[in-house]
Amino acid sequence: MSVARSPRLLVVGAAIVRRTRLLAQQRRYPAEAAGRWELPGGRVEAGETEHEAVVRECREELGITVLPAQRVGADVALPEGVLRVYAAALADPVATPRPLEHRQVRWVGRSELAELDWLETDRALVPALEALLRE
Ligand SMILES: Nc1nc2c([nH]c(=O)n2[C@H]2C[C@H](O)[C@@H](COP(=O)(O)OP(=O)(O)OP(=O)(O)O)O2)c(=O)[nH]1
Repeated sequence: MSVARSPRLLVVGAAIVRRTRLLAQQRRYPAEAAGRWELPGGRVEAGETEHEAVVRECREELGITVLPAQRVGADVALPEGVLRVYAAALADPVATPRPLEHRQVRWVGRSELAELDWLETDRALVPALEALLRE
């Protein structure tokens, strides 16, 4: 019998939307993920809330401040935990996100979302991300 328990690893992702586009970033490591696209984010650290982790990761990875909001889609299973995505807006709407840890960042329109070479995990989120851009 399986027993529900809290995931060992909680990774938060940010679905940052500006007007009609979503920010995606391209990984440069590890080798098997290099060149593939993901959402900004990372592990929630001890003592911080999920929203705080979203804000911290976006500062570290993109040099921007975001305002996290509602959940997007369902949790997606990772090998050792889950990926949980929150919608987010730029605190400064004219700020320019910079790829401080990634190969590049890109603002993606709704019709381009499905074509992007997402990490396997993130592909499951594409319908929810499309819906977010429709709102
Ligand atoms: N940030 C992020 N991680 C994702 C996504 N999809 C996905 O499978 N992951 C996985 C990759 C990693 O196994 C894990 C967290 O990756 P990470 O590299 O961003 O986390 P981190 O900053 O806390 O860790 P690290 O780079 O210091 O190793 O979640 C996504 O959209 N965004």
